[in-house]
Amino acid sequence: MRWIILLMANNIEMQLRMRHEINDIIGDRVADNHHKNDCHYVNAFIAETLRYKGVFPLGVPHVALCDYQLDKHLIKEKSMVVGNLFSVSRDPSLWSKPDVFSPNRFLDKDNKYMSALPGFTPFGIGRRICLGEKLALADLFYITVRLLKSTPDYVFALPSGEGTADLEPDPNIFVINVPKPYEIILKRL
Ligand code: HEM
Repeated sequence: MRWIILLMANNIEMQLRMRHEINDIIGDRVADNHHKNDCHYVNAFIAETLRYKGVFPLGVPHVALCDYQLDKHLIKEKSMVVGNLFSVSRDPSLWSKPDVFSPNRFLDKDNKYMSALPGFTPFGIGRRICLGEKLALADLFYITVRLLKSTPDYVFALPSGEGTADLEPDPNIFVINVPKPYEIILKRL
């Protein structure tokens, strides 16, 4: 959520697009799972945040149960294996302009959310993929919607203005990737 709020404040046009979508699709009602399926841009913004600023850049370490030949590399039994999820999320052969934050990459030509793009790996891959993926995505959706719905006449903004966010991760926190502490102001529309 910390990256989502920071990136919303750093990209006001995207934030307004989410606000409009939420107004159109959900309006005054309490958000539910049907709305979640229909809020394509909100889902795309959340997915792009997870791609661009994945929480676990190196996933969770694993141990090889036996010797395994991976292309030219022999992975010896009991070796620690770390998947570089960050590198997959920024691989130019999988993502165009991977260092640019662009939720539109998760929308098809009809502006529908595409959930399973190759290279979307913030939750890991394979048999040990995150068990909480669906719950995490639902939580992020409902919290984002709640934040935007409860501030209809405002935008989340940075005191120093749009586009000025410090997007480097907090160097004092290891293993997980979180932003440095930041300030947000609510600006009247
Ligand atoms: C944005 C939120 C989350 C992210 C980015 C995330 C990411 C990850 C990643 C990268 C892994 C390692 C996958 C691998 O080893 O290949 C993992 C494992 C796991 N996650 Fe999450 N996770 C999130 C939220 C949650 C939540 C909400 C739960 C539970 C309610 C959860 C439960 C688990 C469990 C149990 C595993 C271990 C799965 C296994 O080893 O079989 N995660 N998660």
